[in-house]
Amino acid sequence: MATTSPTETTGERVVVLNPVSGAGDHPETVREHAEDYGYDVLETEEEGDAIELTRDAIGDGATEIAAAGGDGTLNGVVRGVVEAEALDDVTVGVLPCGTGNDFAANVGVTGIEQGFEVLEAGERRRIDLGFADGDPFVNSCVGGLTAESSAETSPALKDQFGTFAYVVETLRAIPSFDGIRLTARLSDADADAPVWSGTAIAVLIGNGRRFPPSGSTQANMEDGRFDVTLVHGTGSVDLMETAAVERLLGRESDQTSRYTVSGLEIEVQEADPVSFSLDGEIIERHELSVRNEPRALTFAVGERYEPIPGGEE
Ligand SMILES: Nc1ncnc2c1ncn2[C@@H]1O[C@H](COP(=O)(O)OP(=O)(O)OP(=O)(O)O)[C@@H](O)[C@H]1O
Repeated sequence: MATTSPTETTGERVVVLNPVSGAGDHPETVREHAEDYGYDVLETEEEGDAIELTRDAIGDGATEIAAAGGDGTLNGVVRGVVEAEALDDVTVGVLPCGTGNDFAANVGVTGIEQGFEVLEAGERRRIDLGFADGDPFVNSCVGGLTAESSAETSPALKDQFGTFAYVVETLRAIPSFDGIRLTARLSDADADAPVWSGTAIAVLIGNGRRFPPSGSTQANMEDGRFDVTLVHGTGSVDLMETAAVERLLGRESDQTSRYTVSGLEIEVQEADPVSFSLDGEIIERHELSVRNEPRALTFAVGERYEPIPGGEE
C-alpha cells in the first residue's frame, strides 16, 4: 500500500483516496487540497484497502477521515471505523470522486474543494448507520438483480436513478426475469410488524437515500429508520422508457410497497442466493438481517444537507 505524507501533518486528519473511482481524474486535485488543508493522504491500491487504511490510521491517532472516492470507498472507510470500534471517536467526511456520488449529494457535498471546506468548517451531525448482518452501509442496501450489471451501467443512468440504475440496467439486458420469491419481516418500534411475502424484482433499503420516482433522494438520516421499497413482479415490465421506470417507482404504482421501518429480516426462497449491494459493495445471501443503529456515525455535512428533508411527508 502506498502512503504519502505531506509535510506538517499530524496523522489526525486523513484522506483515504481511491485513485481509480469515477473517471480516475481526481487524485492530483485531492492531493493539492489535502496539502493545503493539512491532511495526510492514504491511497488504496486494490479492493478492500480503504478498510485497512482507515483502521490503521485510527490506530495512529486519526480523528477525522475523509473518503475520496464513490459510495464504495466511503463504505470501506465506515467499515474501517466500525472495525476499529471508533464510531464515537472519529468524524467521517466525503470528497466526491466516484461515478454517481449519491451519498455525497445526500449530505450536501458537491465537489472536492467544497468537500474540504465542509471538513474544515461544516456542521457535524450524528447520522444513522445501517447494518446488514453486521456489515455497515451509509446510503443503501439493495437486493435483487443489481450486482451483475454494474460494470455496464452508464454514468448518465446512475446520475438519474442512483443505485436503482443497476436494477433497471439488468432488467433491460434480459428479456424476462422470474423475480425472487422472498419474505420480508419488517420491524418498527411503534408499529405492528408487517410481513411482506411474494415475488420481488428488487428490495431497496435506503438509509441516506429514498427511492422516489423523481426529485430529491435525500432521506431523513437521523430518525433511526429506513425507507424500504419492495418492487414486485417480474421482468416483463417494459423498462426501456424512463417514464416506465418513474411509473414503476411512483407513489401510485401497484408494483411497489413502501415502508418506513427500523429493521427487517429477509428470507429468500430460491435455490441460489441473492446479491445485495451495500453502498455498491456486493454480498450474496439467502437470509439477511438488516438493522438501523440510530445516530451512530459523526459526519461532516454541507449546507444543503437538511436533517428533515423538505420533501418528507
Ligand atoms: N486502487 C484500487 N484499484 C482497484 N480497485 C479499487 C482500488 N481502490 C478501491 N478499489 C475498489 O473500487 C471500487 C469502487 O469504488 P467506488 O464505489 O468508491 O467508486 P465508483 O464505483 O467509481 O463510484 P460510485 O460508487 O459513486 O458509482 C470499490 O469496490 C473498491 O474496493
